[in-house]
Amino acid sequence: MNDFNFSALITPREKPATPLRVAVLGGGSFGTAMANLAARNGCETCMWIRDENAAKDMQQTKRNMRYLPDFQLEDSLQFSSRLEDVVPNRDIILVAIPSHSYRDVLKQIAPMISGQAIVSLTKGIEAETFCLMSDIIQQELPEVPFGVLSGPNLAKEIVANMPAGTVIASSSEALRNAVQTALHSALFRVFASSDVHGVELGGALKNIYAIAMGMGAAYNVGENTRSMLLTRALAEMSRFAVTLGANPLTFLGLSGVGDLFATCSSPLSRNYQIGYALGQGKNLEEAVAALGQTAEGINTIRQVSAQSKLLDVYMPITNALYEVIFEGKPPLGIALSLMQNGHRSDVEFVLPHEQV
Ligand SMILES: NC(=O)C1=CN([C@@H]2O[C@H](COP(=O)(O)OP(=O)(O)OC[C@H]3O[C@@H](n4cnc5c(N)ncnc54)[C@H](O)[C@@H]3O)[C@@H](O)[C@H]2O)C=CC1
Ligand SMILES: O=C(CO)COP(=O)(O)O
Repeated sequence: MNDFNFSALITPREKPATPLRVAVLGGGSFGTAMANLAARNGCETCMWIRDENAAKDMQQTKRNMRYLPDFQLEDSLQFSSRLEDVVPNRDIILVAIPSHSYRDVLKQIAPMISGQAIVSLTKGIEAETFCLMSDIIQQELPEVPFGVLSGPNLAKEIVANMPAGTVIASSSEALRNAVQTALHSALFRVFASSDVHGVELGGALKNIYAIAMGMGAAYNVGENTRSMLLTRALAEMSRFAVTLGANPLTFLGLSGVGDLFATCSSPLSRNYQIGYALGQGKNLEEAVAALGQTAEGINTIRQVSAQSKLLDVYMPITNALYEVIFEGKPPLGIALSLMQNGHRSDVEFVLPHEQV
């Protein structure tokens, strides 16, 4: 079978008369993928990479040798290790910093903010505070317009020009339009939403279930089992998000079922890879060390398991993973006890659990 060459669809765009000025903070795979799209769309785009040598090397070679070595990036894309060169005088700042360092980076840029909009690309939850990235933005940069971008967006597929879609969620229509102008193209469709927490929770929570699916793959489970796990994951994550005020219908969209499907099916997902390594008998430290990249799901399991108990939300899959990963319980015994749980409603927004 021939592969369809989607790269042939790319036609060079004329630089707009007043191009959007975009900053991308974080030099990992996803920040690079989005920066490359913005540069290709004619935006004046500069990435902040904290390591000076890496930034110099990327400026010279237009390649991200650590995270995406096989891909040549747009010639117009700029790189710097100095926040002062990257943040002031921008229209949009895309933040692709892992959740553990997100607040720290926002504190560093706070004195340089004067009218820029902030868009989070990060799919995680802050340890200890249980803040989502949009909460951190509001705490550290009050008054700044903000949004979150989330969807089935495996970075390597995007830089390989494979078509994809995503969601920009914000209460500001102007911000949503600006992000669509910066990133939307024939290869990357940017859909809009106003449910910021729903979109953000979809991206963060699915990492939990990607770990479960990776473990399932290591145990060679059947398609029926994968399907059940994926669908019950969707039930569990939407139940949790609705408790936090999200709209359950958001989970029918790209940032919900879309991202859940992509991440739970793809060995490109770092969370799936962690689950696979655990299923093969590696311990958590070995699995994380072998990955060498961000896998937000490990911290997310910890946070969501604790919150589900505090909020009294039924989260059997998350809590089962917590017991396996952090309490050393045997995976097969835990899987069996999940199967032995009592009768439940299929879709509890249709038939409430209490009526089963
Ligand atoms: N890679 C992917 O396919 C996607 C990733 N995401 C999300 O984007 C976020 C970032 O992920 P990736 O870029 O893939 O991670 P990555 O592991 O590829 O890179 C993380 C980057 O953040 C930098 N970094 C870490 N701590 C920092 C600090 N204190 N100050 C400055 N820079 C720091 C690292 O040096 C590295 O360049 C994560 O929350 C992830 O869930 C979202 C969609 C897709
Ligand atoms: O969020 C992602 C794809 O949408 C990437 O998932 P991983 O962080 O598991 O690689």
